[in-house]
Amino acid sequence: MADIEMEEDHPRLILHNFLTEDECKELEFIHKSCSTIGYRPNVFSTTLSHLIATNSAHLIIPFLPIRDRLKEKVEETFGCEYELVTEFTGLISWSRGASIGWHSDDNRPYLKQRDFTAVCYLNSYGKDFEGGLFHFQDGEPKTIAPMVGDAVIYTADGRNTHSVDEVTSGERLTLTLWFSRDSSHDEDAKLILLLEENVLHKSNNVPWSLLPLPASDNMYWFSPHQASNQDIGFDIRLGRLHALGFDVYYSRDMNFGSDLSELLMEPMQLARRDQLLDHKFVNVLHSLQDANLKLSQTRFNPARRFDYHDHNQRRLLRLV
Ligand SMILES: O=C(O)CCC(=O)C(=O)O
Ligand SMILES: [Fe+2]
Repeated sequence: MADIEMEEDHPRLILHNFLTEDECKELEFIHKSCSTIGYRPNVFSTTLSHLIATNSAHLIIPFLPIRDRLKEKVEETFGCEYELVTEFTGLISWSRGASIGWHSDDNRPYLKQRDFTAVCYLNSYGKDFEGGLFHFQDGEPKTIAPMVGDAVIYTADGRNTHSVDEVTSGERLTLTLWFSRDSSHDEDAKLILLLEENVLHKSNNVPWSLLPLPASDNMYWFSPHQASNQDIGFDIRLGRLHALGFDVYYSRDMNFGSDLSELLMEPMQLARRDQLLDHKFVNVLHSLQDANLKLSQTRFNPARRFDYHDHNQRRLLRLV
């Protein structure tokens, strides 16, 4: 998998095809559904704590095997088996105008616990975005063109000073992790505390206490070239439900001509192979949360176009 010998002065390694395209798509879906304003201009992020805080803790599940595989690889590569904890896991997207100058990842007093970095590329330079090349200041390799599934791992100290060129078009998406030898910086401890506060201690009497909060509407839309050529466009929440085998059903006539984002926040039910399922959901995100939980093993297929079917009393929203 590795294509270079590691230089002692600049301990780093590139791992080609570390993630499958399906894993990358699954993480991209989570990011499109859940991300929030990130740590730099034109950057959006989805951290595991953000997923818990927005009642989407179940979406942490796909991260876990990837995180463990990466930690093992970093430990094996840098000879520190069983010594590391994961300090941070997050999806980060860089849109046009985003960049970062020369830096090392432990370059602030409050970042000194970071020992190793892993960046996995979830989409590709030249296909999904332009610009956004990664450079190491010294040593080899010097420049990395992000390619879907590839990962780069390196020490977080001054031996691996690096930068990212400005993204000039499209969106560059990464899964970024930092690992620490200091077990007091284990992100799991913080996540479990958050889970306790946000999920386990919520009263069962409070209806919809686990309702996911919608992000801004444009987070759910595919860009025009990925969307259908139908007027109505393409919404990733519906795409996801469809990939899991569901259609969306409304118990009263809906005006499908109105704003789709508003429609998707209306109470609804799921239909499967023309069978209406009993459970009533508060909105489409709520149904998605449930469908994801039940079917978290189901593979994600890039979703197809959807269409309104008004033959069924204008109540069924179905993908075609
Ligand atoms: O996304 C990358 O390739 C690296 C990002 C980076 O340097 C950072 O987040 O510190
Ligand atoms: Fe960095």
